[in-house]
Amino acid sequence: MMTPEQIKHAVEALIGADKVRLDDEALDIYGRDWTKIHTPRPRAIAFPRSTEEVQQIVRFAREHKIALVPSGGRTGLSAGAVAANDELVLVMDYMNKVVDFNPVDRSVTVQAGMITEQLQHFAEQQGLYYPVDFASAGSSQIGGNIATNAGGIKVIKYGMTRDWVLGLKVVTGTGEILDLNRGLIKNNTGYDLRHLFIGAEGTLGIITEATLRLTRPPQNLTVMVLGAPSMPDVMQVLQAFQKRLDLTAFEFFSDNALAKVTQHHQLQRPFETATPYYALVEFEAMTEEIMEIAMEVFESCMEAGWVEDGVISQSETQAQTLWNLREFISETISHHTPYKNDLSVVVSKVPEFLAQVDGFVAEHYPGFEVVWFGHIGDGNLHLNILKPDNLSKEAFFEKCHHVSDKVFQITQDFGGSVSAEHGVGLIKKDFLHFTRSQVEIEMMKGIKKTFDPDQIMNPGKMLDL
Ligand SMILES: O=C(O)CC[C@@H](O)C(=O)O
Ligand SMILES: [Zn+2]
Repeated sequence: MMTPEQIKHAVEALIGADKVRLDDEALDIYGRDWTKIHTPRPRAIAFPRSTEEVQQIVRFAREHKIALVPSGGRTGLSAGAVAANDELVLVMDYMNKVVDFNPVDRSVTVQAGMITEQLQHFAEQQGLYYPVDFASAGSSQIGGNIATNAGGIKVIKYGMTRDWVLGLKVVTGTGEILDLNRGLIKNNTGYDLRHLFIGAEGTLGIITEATLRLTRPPQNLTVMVLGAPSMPDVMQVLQAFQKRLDLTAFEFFSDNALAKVTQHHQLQRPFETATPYYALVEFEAMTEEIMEIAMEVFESCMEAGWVEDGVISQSETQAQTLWNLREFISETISHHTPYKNDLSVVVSKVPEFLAQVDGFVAEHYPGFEVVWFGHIGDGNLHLNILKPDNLSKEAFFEKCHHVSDKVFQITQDFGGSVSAEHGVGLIKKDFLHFTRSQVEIEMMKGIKKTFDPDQIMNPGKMLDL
Protein backbone atom coordinates (compact mmCIF):
# COMPACT_ATOMS: atom_id res chain seq x y z
CA MET A 1 0.00 0.00 0.00
CA MET A 2 1.33 3.44 -0.91
CA THR A 3 2.20 5.62 2.06
CA PRO A 4 0.61 9.07 2.44
CA GLU A 5 3.99 10.66 1.59
CA GLN A 6 4.28 8.59 -1.59
CA ILE A 7 0.77 9.62 -2.62
CA LYS A 8 1.53 13.28 -1.95
CA HIS A 9 4.72 13.07 -3.98
CA ALA A 10 3.04 11.30 -6.91
CA VAL A 11 -0.11 13.48 -7.01
CA GLU A 12 1.84 16.72 -6.70
CA ALA A 13 3.99 15.58 -9.59
CA LEU A 14 0.76 15.42 -11.61
CA ILE A 15 -1.12 18.54 -10.47
CA GLY A 16 1.51 20.77 -8.87
CA ALA A 17 3.16 21.48 -5.53
CA ASP A 18 1.20 22.28 -2.35
CA LYS A 19 -1.99 20.66 -3.58
CA VAL A 20 -1.96 17.68 -1.21
CA ARG A 21 -2.23 17.89 2.57
CA LEU A 22 -1.34 15.21 5.11
CA ASP A 23 -1.63 17.17 8.35
CA ASP A 24 -3.98 16.00 11.11
CA GLU A 25 -6.20 19.05 10.85
CA ALA A 26 -6.90 18.46 7.15
CA LEU A 27 -7.40 14.72 7.64
CA ASP A 28 -9.96 15.44 10.34
CA ILE A 29 -11.86 18.24 8.58
CA TYR A 30 -12.06 16.65 5.14
CA GLY A 31 -12.60 13.12 6.41
CA ARG A 32 -16.01 13.73 7.95
CA ASP A 33 -19.43 15.18 7.19
CA TRP A 34 -22.24 16.41 9.47
CA THR A 35 -23.03 12.87 10.64
CA LYS A 36 -20.02 12.86 13.01
CA ILE A 37 -20.51 9.15 13.76
CA HIS A 38 -17.48 7.63 12.01
CA THR A 39 -13.93 8.43 12.97
CA PRO A 40 -12.22 9.99 9.96
CA ARG A 41 -9.14 8.22 8.65
CA PRO A 42 -8.25 9.33 5.11
CA ARG A 43 -4.72 8.83 3.79
CA ALA A 44 -4.33 12.16 2.05
CA ILE A 45 -6.30 15.22 0.92
CA ALA A 46 -5.92 16.61 -2.61
CA PHE A 47 -7.10 20.00 -3.88
CA PRO A 48 -7.55 19.88 -7.67
CA ARG A 49 -8.25 23.04 -9.71
CA SER A 50 -9.71 21.66 -12.95
CA THR A 51 -11.48 18.72 -14.60
CA GLU A 52 -8.16 17.69 -16.15
CA GLU A 53 -6.46 17.62 -12.75
CA VAL A 54 -9.30 15.47 -11.39
CA GLN A 55 -8.80 13.16 -14.36
CA GLN A 56 -5.06 12.89 -13.64
CA ILE A 57 -5.78 11.94 -10.04
CA VAL A 58 -8.42 9.37 -11.01
CA ARG A 59 -6.07 7.72 -13.51
CA PHE A 60 -3.35 7.59 -10.87
CA ALA A 61 -5.79 6.18 -8.28
CA ARG A 62 -6.98 3.54 -10.70
CA GLU A 63 -3.46 2.43 -11.47
CA HIS A 64 -2.61 2.11 -7.78
CA LYS A 65 -6.04 0.95 -6.57
CA ILE A 66 -6.50 3.88 -4.23
CA ALA A 67 -10.05 4.63 -3.10
CA LEU A 68 -11.26 8.19 -3.77
CA VAL A 69 -13.84 10.21 -1.83
CA PRO A 70 -15.18 13.39 -3.45
CA SER A 71 -15.67 16.11 -0.88
CA GLY A 72 -18.00 19.10 -1.25
CA GLY A 73 -19.53 21.10 1.62
CA ARG A 74 -19.78 17.88 3.70
CA THR A 75 -23.22 18.83 5.00
CA GLY A 76 -24.61 15.36 4.21
CA LEU A 77 -26.58 13.40 6.80
CA SER A 78 -25.91 9.85 5.58
CA ALA A 79 -22.10 9.71 5.72
CA GLY A 80 -21.76 9.75 1.93
CA ALA A 81 -18.65 11.98 2.09
CA VAL A 82 -16.95 10.29 5.05
CA ALA A 83 -13.40 8.98 4.51
CA ALA A 84 -12.68 6.44 7.27
CA ASN A 85 -10.80 3.83 5.27
CA ASP A 86 -7.45 5.12 4.00
CA GLU A 87 -8.99 6.98 1.08
CA LEU A 88 -7.61 9.88 -0.92
CA VAL A 89 -10.10 12.75 -0.56
CA LEU A 90 -10.68 15.11 -3.49
CA VAL A 91 -11.68 18.50 -2.16
CA MET A 92 -13.61 20.60 -4.66
CA ASP A 93 -13.33 23.91 -2.74
CA TYR A 94 -11.03 25.55 -5.31
CA MET A 95 -13.24 24.60 -8.24
CA ASN A 96 -15.83 27.25 -7.44
CA LYS A 97 -16.01 29.49 -10.52
CA VAL A 98 -18.78 30.42 -12.90
CA VAL A 99 -17.68 29.00 -16.26
CA ASP A 100 -20.46 30.36 -18.45
CA PHE A 101 -23.80 32.15 -18.26
CA ASN A 102 -26.32 32.56 -21.02
CA PRO A 103 -29.40 34.77 -20.48
CA VAL A 104 -31.14 33.45 -23.59
CA ASP A 105 -30.83 29.84 -22.45
CA ARG A 106 -31.34 30.98 -18.85
CA SER A 107 -28.55 28.61 -17.88
CA VAL A 108 -25.34 28.85 -15.93
CA THR A 109 -22.36 26.52 -15.98
CA VAL A 110 -20.40 26.33 -12.73
CA GLN A 111 -17.59 24.25 -11.32
CA ALA A 112 -18.71 21.61 -8.83
CA GLY A 113 -17.26 23.33 -5.77
CA MET A 114 -19.46 26.41 -6.03
CA ILE A 115 -21.42 26.96 -2.80
CA THR A 116 -25.21 26.77 -3.29
CA GLU A 117 -25.75 30.24 -1.85
CA GLN A 118 -23.18 31.72 -4.25
CA LEU A 119 -25.09 30.25 -7.15
CA GLN A 120 -28.33 31.66 -5.73
CA HIS A 121 -26.72 35.11 -5.48
CA PHE A 122 -25.25 34.88 -8.97
CA ALA A 123 -28.70 34.05 -10.38
CA GLU A 124 -30.22 36.96 -8.44
CA GLN A 125 -27.66 39.38 -9.90
CA GLN A 126 -28.81 38.29 -13.37
CA GLY A 127 -32.46 38.88 -12.43
CA LEU A 128 -33.04 35.12 -12.26
CA TYR A 129 -33.51 32.45 -9.60
CA TYR A 130 -32.00 29.10 -8.62
CA PRO A 131 -34.80 27.54 -6.58
CA VAL A 132 -33.25 24.54 -4.83
CA ASP A 133 -32.90 25.73 -1.25
CA PHE A 134 -32.32 24.33 2.23
CA ALA A 135 -30.89 25.37 5.60
CA SER A 136 -27.32 24.29 4.71
CA ALA A 137 -27.19 26.31 1.44
CA GLY A 138 -24.43 28.49 2.91
CA SER A 139 -22.03 25.53 3.07
CA SER A 140 -23.21 22.85 0.65
CA GLN A 141 -21.68 22.75 -2.82
CA ILE A 142 -23.39 22.23 -6.17
CA GLY A 143 -21.43 19.05 -6.92
CA GLY A 144 -22.58 17.51 -3.63
CA ASN A 145 -26.15 18.69 -4.19
CA ILE A 146 -26.18 16.91 -7.54
CA ALA A 147 -24.42 13.80 -6.22
CA THR A 148 -27.15 13.49 -3.57
CA ASN A 149 -30.01 14.93 -5.65
CA ALA A 150 -30.66 17.37 -2.81
CA GLY A 151 -34.28 18.34 -2.11
CA GLY A 152 -35.08 20.93 0.54
CA ILE A 153 -37.88 23.36 1.23
CA LYS A 154 -39.20 24.29 -2.23
CA VAL A 155 -39.62 20.85 -3.80
CA ILE A 156 -43.43 21.12 -3.83
CA LYS A 157 -43.14 23.78 -6.55
CA TYR A 158 -39.70 23.39 -8.08
CA GLY A 159 -38.78 19.71 -7.68
CA MET A 160 -35.43 18.23 -6.65
CA THR A 161 -31.90 19.18 -7.83
CA ARG A 162 -32.33 16.66 -10.68
CA ASP A 163 -34.94 18.91 -12.27
CA TRP A 164 -32.44 21.77 -12.67
CA VAL A 165 -29.46 19.95 -14.17
CA LEU A 166 -29.14 20.61 -17.90
CA GLY A 167 -25.66 19.19 -18.27
CA LEU A 168 -22.81 17.58 -16.35
CA LYS A 169 -19.12 17.16 -16.83
CA VAL A 170 -17.84 14.11 -14.96
CA VAL A 171 -14.69 12.02 -14.63
CA THR A 172 -15.71 8.37 -14.47
CA GLY A 173 -14.04 5.65 -12.44
CA THR A 174 -12.36 4.58 -15.68
CA GLY A 175 -10.68 7.99 -15.91
CA GLU A 176 -12.72 9.24 -18.88
CA ILE A 177 -14.22 12.71 -19.09
CA LEU A 178 -17.90 12.72 -20.12
CA ASP A 179 -19.68 15.89 -21.22
CA LEU A 180 -23.30 14.88 -20.64
CA ASN A 181 -26.23 16.60 -22.36
CA ARG A 182 -24.43 19.96 -22.88
CA GLY A 183 -27.33 22.15 -21.73
CA LEU A 184 -29.88 20.77 -24.18
CA ILE A 185 -33.55 20.81 -23.26
CA LYS A 186 -34.44 18.16 -25.82
CA ASN A 187 -32.08 15.27 -26.46
CA ASN A 188 -33.69 11.88 -27.00
CA THR A 189 -30.65 9.91 -28.04
CA GLY A 190 -30.77 6.91 -25.77
CA TYR A 191 -29.92 6.43 -22.11
CA ASP A 192 -29.56 9.75 -20.31
CA LEU A 193 -26.32 9.10 -18.43
CA ARG A 194 -26.55 12.53 -16.79
CA HIS A 195 -29.36 11.23 -14.61
CA LEU A 196 -27.30 8.23 -13.48
CA PHE A 197 -24.75 10.57 -11.95
CA ILE A 198 -27.44 12.58 -10.18
CA GLY A 199 -27.94 10.91 -6.80
CA ALA A 200 -25.08 8.42 -7.37
CA GLU A 201 -23.19 9.81 -4.34
CA GLY A 202 -19.88 9.78 -6.18
CA THR A 203 -19.96 6.02 -6.67
CA LEU A 204 -19.74 6.20 -10.48
CA GLY A 205 -17.42 9.15 -10.95
CA ILE A 206 -16.71 12.69 -9.89
CA ILE A 207 -18.83 15.63 -11.02
CA THR A 208 -16.54 18.53 -11.97
CA GLU A 209 -18.92 20.95 -13.74
CA ALA A 210 -22.66 21.42 -14.03
CA THR A 211 -24.96 23.42 -16.28
CA LEU A 212 -28.03 24.48 -14.33
CA ARG A 213 -31.34 25.89 -15.39
CA LEU A 214 -32.49 29.17 -13.86
CA THR A 215 -35.99 30.60 -13.69
CA ARG A 216 -37.85 33.83 -12.94
CA PRO A 217 -37.61 34.99 -9.32
CA PRO A 218 -40.73 34.48 -7.19
CA GLN A 219 -42.73 37.61 -6.33
CA ASN A 220 -43.75 38.79 -2.88
CA LEU A 221 -43.30 35.45 -1.12
CA THR A 222 -45.72 35.35 1.79
CA VAL A 223 -45.64 32.93 4.69
CA MET A 224 -48.38 31.69 7.00
CA VAL A 225 -47.80 29.57 10.08
CA LEU A 226 -50.94 27.73 11.17
CA GLY A 227 -51.54 25.71 14.33
CA ALA A 228 -53.37 22.41 13.80
CA PRO A 229 -54.82 19.96 16.35
CA SER A 230 -53.81 16.80 14.44
CA MET A 231 -51.91 15.45 11.47
CA PRO A 232 -55.05 14.66 9.44
CA ASP A 233 -55.98 18.31 9.99
CA VAL A 234 -52.61 19.43 8.59
CA MET A 235 -53.34 17.37 5.48
CA GLN A 236 -56.79 18.96 5.15
CA VAL A 237 -55.10 22.36 5.29
CA LEU A 238 -52.71 21.29 2.52
CA GLN A 239 -55.60 20.20 0.33
CA ALA A 240 -57.60 23.34 1.02
CA PHE A 241 -54.71 25.60 0.01
CA GLN A 242 -53.70 23.57 -3.03
CA LYS A 243 -57.24 23.69 -4.40
CA ARG A 244 -57.02 27.47 -4.69
CA LEU A 245 -53.32 28.43 -4.82
CA ASP A 246 -49.96 27.34 -6.18
CA LEU A 247 -47.78 26.84 -3.13
CA THR A 248 -44.01 27.35 -3.07
CA ALA A 249 -43.66 25.45 0.22
CA PHE A 250 -45.75 23.42 2.63
CA GLU A 251 -43.77 22.34 5.69
CA PHE A 252 -44.73 21.09 9.11
CA PHE A 253 -43.25 20.73 12.58
CA SER A 254 -44.40 19.45 15.93
CA ASP A 255 -44.89 21.51 19.09
CA ASN A 256 -41.76 20.11 20.76
CA ALA A 257 -39.72 21.05 17.65
CA LEU A 258 -41.06 24.61 17.97
CA ALA A 259 -40.36 24.68 21.72
CA LYS A 260 -36.74 23.61 21.19
CA VAL A 261 -36.11 26.19 18.45
CA THR A 262 -37.70 29.12 20.27
CA GLN A 263 -35.77 28.27 23.43
CA HIS A 264 -32.40 27.64 21.77
CA HIS A 265 -32.51 30.71 19.54
CA GLN A 266 -34.54 32.94 21.88
CA LEU A 267 -37.27 33.41 19.28
CA GLN A 268 -40.92 34.34 19.79
CA ARG A 269 -43.60 31.72 19.26
CA PRO A 270 -45.64 32.63 16.16
CA PHE A 271 -48.78 33.04 18.32
CA GLU A 272 -49.99 32.24 21.85
CA THR A 273 -52.06 29.12 21.15
CA ALA A 274 -50.07 25.89 21.44
CA THR A 275 -51.16 23.08 19.10
CA PRO A 276 -49.61 19.65 18.51
CA TYR A 277 -48.58 20.53 14.93
CA TYR A 278 -47.86 23.60 12.82
CA ALA A 279 -47.98 24.01 9.06
CA LEU A 280 -45.83 26.58 7.28
CA VAL A 281 -47.47 27.63 4.02
CA GLU A 282 -45.69 29.81 1.45
CA PHE A 283 -47.07 31.30 -1.76
CA GLU A 284 -46.41 34.16 -4.16
CA ALA A 285 -48.81 36.98 -3.30
CA MET A 286 -48.51 38.59 -6.71
CA THR A 287 -51.87 40.36 -6.54
CA GLU A 288 -54.40 41.55 -3.97
CA GLU A 289 -56.72 38.85 -5.24
CA ILE A 290 -54.27 36.09 -4.30
CA MET A 291 -53.95 37.56 -0.82
CA GLU A 292 -57.75 37.57 -0.48
CA ILE A 293 -57.96 33.94 -1.59
CA ALA A 294 -55.31 32.97 0.97
CA MET A 295 -57.30 34.70 3.73
CA GLU A 296 -60.50 32.99 2.60
CA VAL A 297 -58.82 29.58 2.75
CA PHE A 298 -57.37 30.38 6.16
CA GLU A 299 -60.82 31.34 7.49
CA SER A 300 -62.45 28.23 6.05
CA CYS A 301 -59.77 26.10 7.76
CA MET A 302 -60.52 27.84 11.07
CA GLU A 303 -64.24 27.23 10.63
CA ALA A 304 -63.67 23.55 9.85
CA GLY A 305 -61.57 23.20 13.02
CA TRP A 306 -58.43 22.19 11.08
CA VAL A 307 -56.63 25.30 12.27
CA GLU A 308 -56.81 26.84 15.74
CA ASP A 309 -54.62 29.89 15.27
CA GLY A 310 -52.41 31.42 12.63
CA VAL A 311 -50.22 34.29 11.51
CA ILE A 312 -49.34 35.77 8.12
CA SER A 313 -46.14 37.63 7.23
CA GLN A 314 -46.48 41.33 6.38
CA SER A 315 -42.93 41.81 5.10
CA GLU A 316 -39.94 39.89 3.80
CA THR A 317 -38.30 40.13 7.22
CA GLN A 318 -41.36 38.64 8.92
CA ALA A 319 -41.49 35.87 6.34
CA GLN A 320 -37.86 35.02 7.13
CA THR A 321 -38.55 35.11 10.88
CA LEU A 322 -41.33 32.56 10.40
CA TRP A 323 -39.09 30.43 8.17
CA ASN A 324 -36.44 30.42 10.94
CA LEU A 325 -38.86 28.49 13.16
CA ARG A 326 -38.67 25.67 10.63
CA GLU A 327 -35.17 26.02 9.22
CA PHE A 328 -33.40 26.13 12.61
CA ILE A 329 -34.84 22.78 13.76
CA SER A 330 -32.15 20.47 12.41
CA GLU A 331 -29.27 22.50 13.86
CA THR A 332 -31.09 22.98 17.18
CA ILE A 333 -31.72 19.30 17.79
CA SER A 334 -28.18 18.37 16.72
CA HIS A 335 -27.23 19.31 20.31
CA HIS A 336 -29.42 16.46 21.62
CA THR A 337 -27.64 13.57 19.80
CA PRO A 338 -30.52 12.75 17.43
CA TYR A 339 -31.07 9.47 15.62
CA LYS A 340 -32.23 10.59 12.20
CA ASN A 341 -34.72 9.18 9.76
CA ASP A 342 -35.72 10.74 6.45
CA LEU A 343 -38.82 8.91 5.28
CA SER A 344 -41.29 9.43 2.48
CA VAL A 345 -44.63 8.03 1.36
CA VAL A 346 -47.12 9.33 -1.17
CA VAL A 347 -48.76 12.45 0.25
CA SER A 348 -52.19 10.91 0.77
CA LYS A 349 -50.76 8.24 3.08
CA VAL A 350 -48.84 10.62 5.35
CA PRO A 351 -51.26 10.83 8.33
CA GLU A 352 -51.78 7.08 8.57
CA PHE A 353 -48.06 6.41 8.13
CA LEU A 354 -47.07 8.95 10.76
CA ALA A 355 -49.65 7.56 13.19
CA GLN A 356 -48.31 4.01 12.81
CA VAL A 357 -44.65 5.00 13.19
CA ASP A 358 -45.40 7.34 16.07
CA GLY A 359 -47.52 4.68 17.78
CA PHE A 360 -44.77 2.08 17.42
CA VAL A 361 -42.03 4.31 18.83
CA ALA A 362 -44.23 5.52 21.70
CA GLU A 363 -45.26 1.99 22.65
CA HIS A 364 -41.87 0.27 22.45
CA TYR A 365 -39.56 3.12 23.42
CA PRO A 366 -41.60 5.22 25.85
CA GLY A 367 -38.48 7.00 27.20
CA PHE A 368 -37.51 8.39 23.82
CA GLU A 369 -38.44 11.91 22.79
CA VAL A 370 -39.53 12.09 19.17
CA VAL A 371 -39.32 15.27 17.08
CA TRP A 372 -41.34 15.35 13.88
CA PHE A 373 -40.92 17.88 11.10
CA GLY A 374 -40.44 17.93 7.37
CA HIS A 375 -41.59 18.64 3.88
CA ILE A 376 -45.04 17.28 4.26
CA GLY A 377 -46.30 18.71 0.98
CA ASP A 378 -43.90 16.22 -0.67
CA GLY A 379 -44.75 13.32 1.69
CA ASN A 380 -41.28 13.66 3.29
CA LEU A 381 -41.07 13.31 7.07
CA HIS A 382 -37.98 13.84 9.21
CA LEU A 383 -38.24 11.63 12.28
CA ASN A 384 -35.61 12.47 14.85
CA ILE A 385 -35.34 10.48 18.07
CA LEU A 386 -33.42 12.29 20.81
CA LYS A 387 -31.02 10.53 23.16
CA PRO A 388 -32.29 10.37 26.76
CA ASP A 389 -29.74 11.82 29.22
CA ASN A 390 -29.43 8.56 31.15
CA LEU A 391 -28.35 6.46 28.14
CA SER A 392 -24.86 6.27 26.62
CA LYS A 393 -24.49 7.20 22.95
CA GLU A 394 -23.58 3.61 22.05
CA ALA A 395 -26.54 2.06 23.89
CA PHE A 396 -28.86 4.67 22.38
CA PHE A 397 -27.77 4.05 18.77
CA GLU A 398 -27.92 0.30 19.34
CA LYS A 399 -31.56 0.59 20.48
CA CYS A 400 -32.37 2.92 17.61
CA HIS A 401 -31.06 0.38 15.16
CA HIS A 402 -33.85 -1.95 16.32
CA VAL A 403 -36.39 0.87 16.04
CA SER A 404 -35.22 1.45 12.47
CA ASP A 405 -35.90 -2.09 11.40
CA LYS A 406 -39.53 -1.83 12.39
CA VAL A 407 -39.92 1.74 11.14
CA PHE A 408 -38.49 0.71 7.76
CA GLN A 409 -40.79 -2.31 7.71
CA ILE A 410 -43.74 0.03 8.11
CA THR A 411 -42.25 2.29 5.41
CA GLN A 412 -41.99 -0.68 3.09
CA ASP A 413 -45.58 -1.70 3.80
CA PHE A 414 -46.64 1.80 2.76
CA GLY A 415 -44.54 1.59 -0.42
CA GLY A 416 -42.35 4.43 0.86
CA SER A 417 -38.67 5.33 0.87
CA VAL A 418 -36.13 4.91 3.68
CA SER A 419 -34.22 7.92 2.39
CA ALA A 420 -36.34 10.61 0.80
CA GLU A 421 -33.68 13.28 0.31
CA HIS A 422 -30.60 12.57 2.44
CA GLY A 423 -29.18 9.73 0.35
CA VAL A 424 -27.80 6.35 1.41
CA GLY A 425 -24.07 6.75 2.15
CA LEU A 426 -22.80 4.47 4.90
CA ILE A 427 -25.74 4.99 7.23
CA LYS A 428 -28.67 3.77 5.12
CA LYS A 429 -26.77 1.16 3.09
CA ASP A 430 -27.98 -1.82 5.12
CA PHE A 431 -31.57 -0.68 4.73
CA LEU A 432 -31.61 -0.14 0.98
CA HIS A 433 -33.55 -3.37 0.45
CA PHE A 434 -36.58 -1.94 2.26
CA THR A 435 -37.06 0.42 -0.68
CA ARG A 436 -35.30 -1.21 -3.65
CA SER A 437 -35.91 -4.78 -4.84
CA GLN A 438 -33.10 -7.35 -5.01
CA VAL A 439 -33.25 -7.21 -8.81
CA GLU A 440 -32.90 -3.42 -8.74
CA ILE A 441 -29.94 -3.63 -6.37
CA GLU A 442 -28.22 -6.18 -8.63
CA MET A 443 -28.75 -3.90 -11.63
CA MET A 444 -27.35 -0.96 -9.67
CA LYS A 445 -24.25 -3.04 -8.95
CA GLY A 446 -23.92 -3.78 -12.66
CA ILE A 447 -24.04 -0.06 -13.44
CA LYS A 448 -21.41 0.61 -10.78
CA LYS A 449 -19.09 -2.00 -12.35
CA THR A 450 -19.43 -0.40 -15.79
CA PHE A 451 -18.41 3.08 -14.64
CA ASP A 452 -16.02 2.03 -11.89
CA PRO A 453 -14.52 -1.39 -12.70
CA ASP A 454 -11.75 -1.06 -10.09
CA GLN A 455 -13.99 0.05 -7.22
CA ILE A 456 -12.15 3.27 -6.54
CA MET A 457 -15.11 5.65 -6.57
CA ASN A 458 -16.37 6.25 -3.03
CA PRO A 459 -16.32 2.50 -2.29
CA GLY A 460 -18.57 1.17 0.47
CA LYS A 461 -21.09 3.97 0.04
CA MET A 462 -24.66 3.16 -1.03
CA LEU A 463 -23.83 -0.42 -2.12
CA ASP A 464 -21.38 -3.20 -1.30
CA LEU A 465 -20.39 -5.18 -4.37
O1 LIG B 1 -32.04 17.04 10.40
C1 LIG B 1 -32.93 16.49 9.75
O2 LIG B 1 -33.44 15.43 10.12
C2 LIG B 1 -33.41 17.13 8.44
C3 LIG B 1 -32.48 18.14 7.85
C4 LIG B 1 -33.06 18.84 6.60
O3 LIG B 1 -33.33 17.92 5.61
C5 LIG B 1 -34.26 19.66 6.93
O4 LIG B 1 -35.29 19.48 6.28
O5 LIG B 1 -34.18 20.53 7.80
ZN1 LIG C 1 -35.24 18.05 4.83
